[in-house]
Amino acid sequence: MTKVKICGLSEVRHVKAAVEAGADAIGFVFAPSRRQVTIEQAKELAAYIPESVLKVGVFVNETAAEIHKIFEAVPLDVVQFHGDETPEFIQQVGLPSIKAFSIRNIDDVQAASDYKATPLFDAPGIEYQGGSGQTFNWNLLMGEDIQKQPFILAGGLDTHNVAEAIERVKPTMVDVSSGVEIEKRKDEELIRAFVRAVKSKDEERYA
Ligand SMILES: O=C(O)c1ccccc1NCC(=O)[C@H](O)[C@H](O)COP(=O)(O)O
Repeated sequence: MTKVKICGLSEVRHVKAAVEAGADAIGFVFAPSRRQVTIEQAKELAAYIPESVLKVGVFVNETAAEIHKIFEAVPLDVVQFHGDETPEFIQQVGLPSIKAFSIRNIDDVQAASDYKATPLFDAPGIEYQGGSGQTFNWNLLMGEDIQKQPFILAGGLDTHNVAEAIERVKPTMVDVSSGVEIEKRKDEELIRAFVRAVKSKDEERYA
């Protein structure tokens, strides 16, 4: 079954909506962004997330010391490295990891093979390193080497295109941020609709 990550949450009502809808992972952005949360906010939000749902901390070129400080303060499960972090740096941090790749061409996709972290393929950032709401050329992910490993598809997904994305790209997990926002704010009904769209696509695929 395709897992779902809802990213960039900063309000309790949106966390509750994601959990109740059946999201598998929730992302908190600690990097500079209009979606950035403080340690205190993340701690409060994490209290509404059951253990069965992964809590992911999103960082961009952050120091290992700061990441560890935040992991000690907030009960996070996974680090999402969304900058220019090297394989060596991620190994040095030593926490369960997702590594984001901005996809412009096949070389960007192949860069993932240098890393042990789960790859997240995203569109290049615009204002920030992620969360641009843009899609990229999904055909770049259809190679055999990518398809045989777990990977996350992000970038411009929404309730209208996620079924097609699952059908064509077959990711292990889909990740959404802008696609569940209205006027740059998360929307509970869009969060529910996105998770529903993923689940109904899976029901069709595995019927
Ligand atoms: O969401 C942000 O503001 C952000 C800022 C800096 C680094 C990463 C960021 N988001 C990471 C994500 O996991 C997003 O969900 C992913 O980039 C997809 O975003 P979208 O295209 O908006 O669905």
